[in-house]
Amino acid sequence: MLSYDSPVSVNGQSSAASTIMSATRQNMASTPKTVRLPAPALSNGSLTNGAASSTNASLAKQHHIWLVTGPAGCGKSTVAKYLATCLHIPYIEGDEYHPQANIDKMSAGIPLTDADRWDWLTALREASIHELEQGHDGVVLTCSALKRKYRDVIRVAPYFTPNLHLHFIYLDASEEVLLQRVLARQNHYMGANMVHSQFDILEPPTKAEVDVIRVDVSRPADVVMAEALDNVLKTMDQVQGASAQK
Ligand SMILES: Nc1ncnc2c1ncn2[C@@H]1O[C@H](COP(=O)(O)OP(=O)(O)O)[C@@H](O)[C@H]1O
Ligand SMILES: O=C(O)[C@H](O)[C@@H](O)[C@H](O)[C@H](O)COP(=O)(O)O
Repeated sequence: MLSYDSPVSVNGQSSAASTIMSATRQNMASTPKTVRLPAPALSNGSLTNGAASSTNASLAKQHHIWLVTGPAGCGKSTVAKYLATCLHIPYIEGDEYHPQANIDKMSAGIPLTDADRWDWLTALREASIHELEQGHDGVVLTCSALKRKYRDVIRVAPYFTPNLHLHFIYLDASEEVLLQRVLARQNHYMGANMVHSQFDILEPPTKAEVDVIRVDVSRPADVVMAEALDNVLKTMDQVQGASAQK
């Protein structure tokens, strides 16, 4: 298991990402391994603004929300479970936060409206922050977040918490690919008839949305999961490096 907290490096490399990625590449297609991340030299663990002195603030532990996003069937749950297992952080399944009325609608093949989604999006944002307030350094969240304004709801999360970073992992594939996957999936309220409605309103992240990591999910799941993890680890290194320079 990867842990943000554990000060034991695997092979003496200085970078958390290079350490973990080398271990991960050797195990790309297999069950996630237990590997430990070097901890920051000093950390206050605080999510609050101003609790740290200016010196400590520059060395503060960084917290991350990894929001795995994309239309139904793109592999959000598959990728999110993998990341959460590897990083040893909690995983929030966005589907579980829908009110029953939303589930009933989707089960009946009726797409949700913006109004149906606002409270759900806010609840997901709050649930993510709640996990971090419990002492976790990161959390993985799944949410289709099909439109930019939905993503913007979650983007409020780090407004008042300078050591909190939100990253989207956008799982990108064609409607045809996702239709096949949803058709093959059993026991899910989201039927194949809903895939087209998701693509109808989908606003794929633009280049201007610089907090988005894009992963091509037309490839096999093990390749997709490994690439997602690589990207997460590189991003964590970049964030840690940038914060150390402040
Ligand atoms: N890269 C992939 N290649 C092939 N099948 C996949 C891939 N990723 C996920 N799947 C399968 O596709 C279906 C939908 O994946 P899931 O993770 O439930 O997507 P989502 O949570 O986005 O709806 C599942 O049956 C899953 O096992
Ligand atoms: O915004 C929406 O229309 C819904 O949230 C919808 O996206 C749903 O939650 C999931 O996409 C269905 O579940 P899967 O994504 O797991 O198929």
